[in-house]
Amino acid sequence: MKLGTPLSDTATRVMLLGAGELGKEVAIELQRLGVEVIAVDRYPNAPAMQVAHRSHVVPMTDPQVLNGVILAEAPHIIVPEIEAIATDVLAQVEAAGLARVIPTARATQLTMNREGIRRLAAEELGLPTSPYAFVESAAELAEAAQRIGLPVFVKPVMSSSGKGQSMVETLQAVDAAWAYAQSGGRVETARVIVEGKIDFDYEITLLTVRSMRDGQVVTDFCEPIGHRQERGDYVESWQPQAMSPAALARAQEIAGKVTDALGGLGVFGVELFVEGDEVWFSEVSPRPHDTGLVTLASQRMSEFALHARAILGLPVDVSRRDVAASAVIYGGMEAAGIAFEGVAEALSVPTADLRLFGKPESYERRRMGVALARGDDVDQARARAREAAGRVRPVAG
Ligand SMILES: Nc1ncnc2c1ncn2[C@@H]1O[C@H](COP(=O)(O)OP(=O)(O)OP(=O)(O)O)[C@@H](O)[C@H]1O
Ligand SMILES: NCC(=O)N[C@@H]1O[C@H](COP(=O)([O-])[O-])[C@@H](O)[C@H]1O
Ligand SMILES: [Mg+2]
Repeated sequence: MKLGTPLSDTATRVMLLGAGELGKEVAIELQRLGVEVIAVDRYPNAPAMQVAHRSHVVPMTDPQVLNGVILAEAPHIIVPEIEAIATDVLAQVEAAGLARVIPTARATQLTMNREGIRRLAAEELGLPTSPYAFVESAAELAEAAQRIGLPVFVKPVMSSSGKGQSMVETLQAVDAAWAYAQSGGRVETARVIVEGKIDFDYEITLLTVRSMRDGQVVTDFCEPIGHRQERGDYVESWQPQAMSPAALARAQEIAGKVTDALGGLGVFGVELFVEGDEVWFSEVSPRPHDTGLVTLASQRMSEFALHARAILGLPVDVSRRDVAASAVIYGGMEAAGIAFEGVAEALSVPTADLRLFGKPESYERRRMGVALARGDDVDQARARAREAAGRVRPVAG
């Protein structure tokens, strides 16, 4: 693939649909290759907008508005960065040959809704998953929870980062879980997935990259990333996660099947639960994954560099260089234009590095930054990343 000069007739234009912290790093990697970057999101001054050539603030779930922005900018490549997009528009754009959609329009349609990807994985591909049901009322939820067996996880079919998600341990908690799911989705829909709880030893993200090598699409697996979640949102991650050879082989087999079925080029974050040598598929992001922020410190090419290269048809190297960890920095308050104290102290932790995303508004549980650190082993890297994150103190501006 030929790369042009940004802001000229030869420009290679990439449009990011979603301009959060993950898109910001992808935008930086694209900028380094001289790609013209257009960032789109629902609010102004989103992280990736701050490093893009241009940006647009639009409701990306509105098909007409989204179509209008795409036609006006005529990007060569469209890179969905969040789930909440009018994906039918992407399918039309792809079918008309107007732009390439990453990884494919169908993949974004299947993964924007938990029902699409779950039915593909469990029913078409026959992969092991938690037992599940889709329900549309509190009464149906109670019935499904009893049938599957408590505890169950309840999630809006369209949501991410744990929004609207809760674990139901008693039937008394069903109504609250239903109400919470209704409030937390990224898109208006009453549909909810109910999942039986998998008692895993640990969970991983297996970053899986589909890229071009010698004219062929090849699949590479990054080393497994371990992570810890609270309330459905990741709080720390590390690479590598130690796994038995059998579990790793199974994880790669499952990730290979899912990503082959989704197709296209780019990074996928395949989320898996592991108990002993047994592996369950949970879900997949057809894009870089939040837990993969650790690769900014651990790999020769971060997941963002890998995504940028892969989508441009360029070769990738998924090798790990260091043992590293990431720890999330939350806003801890509702305020606009917050400030961060303790940055020097945080960066005094050996090997520590920071990403402060520059989100214009903070909420209590909004991810505003991340601390990264390396170590001789995972325990040391985790301790350092946690220490560095803890030293950063968000304060009202
Ligand atoms: N069926 C389950 N059994 C056990 N744990 C689960 C189950 N479903 C979810 N969890 C826990 O909750 C976490 C978040 O779930 P999930 O990945 O489905 O939510 P999400 O909103 O898509 O989050 P993200 O967008 O950050 O990936 C999982 O990583 C896991 O720790
Ligand atoms: N698990 C998916 C994920 O982490 N997505 C990342 O969070 C942003 C939204 O953050 P916000 O809710 O703070 O606007 C998204 O734009 C993406 O970068
Ligand atoms: Mg997840």
